[in-house]
Amino acid sequence: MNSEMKLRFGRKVISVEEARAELYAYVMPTETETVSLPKSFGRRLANDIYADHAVPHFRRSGVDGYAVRSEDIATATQDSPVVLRVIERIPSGTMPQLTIREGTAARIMTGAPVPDGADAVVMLEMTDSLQDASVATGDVKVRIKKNVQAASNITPIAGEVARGEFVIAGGSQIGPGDAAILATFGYSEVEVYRKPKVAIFSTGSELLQVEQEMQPGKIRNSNSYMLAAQVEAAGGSAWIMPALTDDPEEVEAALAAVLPDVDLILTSGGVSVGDFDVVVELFGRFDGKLLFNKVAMRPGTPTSAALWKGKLLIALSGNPGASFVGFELFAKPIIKKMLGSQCPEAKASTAFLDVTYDKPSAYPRYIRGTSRVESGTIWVQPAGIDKSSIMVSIKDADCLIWLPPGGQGYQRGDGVRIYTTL
Ligand SMILES: Nc1nc2c(c(=O)[nH]1)N[C@H]1C(S)=C(S)[C@@H](COP(=O)(O)OP(=O)(O)OC[C@H]3O[C@@H](n4cnc5c(N)ncnc54)[C@H](O)[C@@H]3O)O[C@H]1N2
Ligand code: MOO
Ligand SMILES: [Mg+2]
Repeated sequence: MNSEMKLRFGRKVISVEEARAELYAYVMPTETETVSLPKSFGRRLANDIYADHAVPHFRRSGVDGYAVRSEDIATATQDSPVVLRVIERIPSGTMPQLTIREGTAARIMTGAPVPDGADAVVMLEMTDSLQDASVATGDVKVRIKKNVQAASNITPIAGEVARGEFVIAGGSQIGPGDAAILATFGYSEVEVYRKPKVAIFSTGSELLQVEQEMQPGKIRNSNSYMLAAQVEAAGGSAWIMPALTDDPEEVEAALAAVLPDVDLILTSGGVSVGDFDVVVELFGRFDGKLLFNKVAMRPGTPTSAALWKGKLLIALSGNPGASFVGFELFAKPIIKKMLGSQCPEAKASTAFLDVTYDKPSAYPRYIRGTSRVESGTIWVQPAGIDKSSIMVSIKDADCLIWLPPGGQGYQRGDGVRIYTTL
């Protein structure tokens, strides 16, 4: 066997986990860049974020009402209210000027600082104003009709977060809650990881460009666009390259030319045992390091990967279903790791099979699945026909149904593991 035949037929199969570990060994986070806060949504934070002030940084009223000394109103009931003198009105955003002493209260708004001396706030609904309480001076009185415990309706200083506390981990994807925290601590600009640039090459002399007229025996290149959408969803920046014909020299030259400018190369097609499977030929002639060329999984068994001039190259099967699954299992976690993610792999949950699936497999299966939730339970079934050549049902997949190898197939109602792909 010459070296190319060895690659084509003499493949060593490794597990999905081993294949990922091979890839992870070469993943470096991208550099960071600074963007405005609104532009940071969905990006990944470059640094850990610590609170540079307490939240709240003043004793905060949780209601509109009256700041009081709880001991003054200990006996207050509907039938036997306690009357207090109102010495001040405290809108949110202003500091109280006076201290609450025995027999006095301050009218206070939600979110306003509680004045010194007060240890509780009584809701407005539990009071009656005896005069117009909008007059902050003079002999304004309030009738308190309910006693409240000390500390009621007051969030203490640092009740949410203490000064110096760790609040968001670097590598987190910036969601609505993170945006609120970043705004709270004054981050009008945010340091995030640069989006990894991912070049996408589809191979195959049968491929037409999207805008081309259909021709006998040809198909339009759909994988490049599917993969580009997956890259962008994972947080990367997709570079769709012109599709390559089954000419190994052309493929080698095109990939080598783009390598210096990208963080990752994805190819689709040409990894099986066919006469024109050019990516196999490339791996037989290039000066890079082949990491693996067969993975114990279906679909996508011939998925391969290499390290070439310091960059990772993931060669996905051309079958659309296998390309989609291979991306989710290998390329997506790599892109997320480049973005500093601490947990780059898809979230696993348990679901029940909605249909009988009686195709046992020598390798673990990752079936494109459609899930639904009924009374808090997740039910899954294959999205359309479960063949890796099927393209049209990928749009219905929101998870991968993992089925272990061997067995006699699976019955409706069997518990299975699923990995979320959305
Ligand atoms: N004798 C064997 N034949 C095959 C085997 C095998 O073990 N022995 N494995 C099968 C499996 S499994 C897969 S997966 C495919 C892998 O094929 P390749 O990665 O070499 O991909 P191609 O041959 O280039 O294409 C396969 C299929 O996908 C279509 N395709 C390719 N690129 C695109 C694209 N950009 N957009 C849309 N569709 C695309 C292509 O036209 C073919 O129909 O090999 C099996 N064969
Ligand atoms: O490895 Mo293939 O993707 O099963 O059809
Ligand atoms: Mg092929």
